[in-house]
Amino acid sequence: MPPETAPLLTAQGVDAGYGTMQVLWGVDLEVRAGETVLLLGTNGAGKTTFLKSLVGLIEARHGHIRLGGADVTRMRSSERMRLGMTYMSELAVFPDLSIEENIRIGAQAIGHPSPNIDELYETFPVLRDKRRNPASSLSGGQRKMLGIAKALAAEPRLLVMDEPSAGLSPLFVKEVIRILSDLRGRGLALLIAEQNIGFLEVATRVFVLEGGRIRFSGTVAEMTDNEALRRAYFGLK
Ligand SMILES: Nc1ncnc2c1ncn2[C@@H]1O[C@H](COP(=O)(O)OP(=O)(O)OP(=O)(O)O)[C@@H](O)[C@H]1O
Repeated sequence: MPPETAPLLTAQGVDAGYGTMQVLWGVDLEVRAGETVLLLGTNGAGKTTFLKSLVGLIEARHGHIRLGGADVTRMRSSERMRLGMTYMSELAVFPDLSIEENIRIGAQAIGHPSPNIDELYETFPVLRDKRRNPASSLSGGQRKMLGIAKALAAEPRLLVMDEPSAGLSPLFVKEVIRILSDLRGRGLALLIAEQNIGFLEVATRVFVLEGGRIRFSGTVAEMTDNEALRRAYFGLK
């Protein structure tokens, strides 16, 4: 397969869970370079569990995860980050540290001594104005921006995001979608777990997870053509 079409990330037959409870059952998913993949699923479908197994916060019990050609299934989270996969979760920000310190920590995660903070401030001007303030002084939406900026400081090839819309007003959700669309335009691959179908706007491909299994994968157009999914996710007949 030529390098430009080879997947950046491949998950094959991933099983994962907690203690005796199995949550994921043979999950397959691919993200190609520069692609924006949306992982949809209702509460408890296993989205967070799957993202955590991809980035190495929990171990896949079976199956394989490959990143840029390397088998990372048994690698630590920090090694996967060095290979270009960064995870942004709800807990991404340290509230007691300043905004700039948070961004620098994002870069240190890959041993990068001098992140291009000015470029990040161009994308998130609100963070420049408040750069010396503690992260706890930011609003929920601004904190989300900081979480994204901190993740980007690690200069990922693939940014994995868990529910970036959680807790945000519709206006801020639109702003996050605008920023993600801008990042996509710059060639960054994105994998976004969401329940908010507004994110279909930026998606090139969609996977739907239900009960820990992939129920659908295809383009946005294919998803909207599927009557059962249309009913489940758009509330349409
Ligand atoms: N740390 C944990 N220990 C035990 N069970 C867990 C743990 N985290 C999640 N689970 C269970 O695993 C299942 C999948 O949860 P998960 O958080 O992956 O789903 P999700 O699709 O991300 O849901 P949501 O959209 O509500 O965040 C649920 O039944 C949940 O109760």
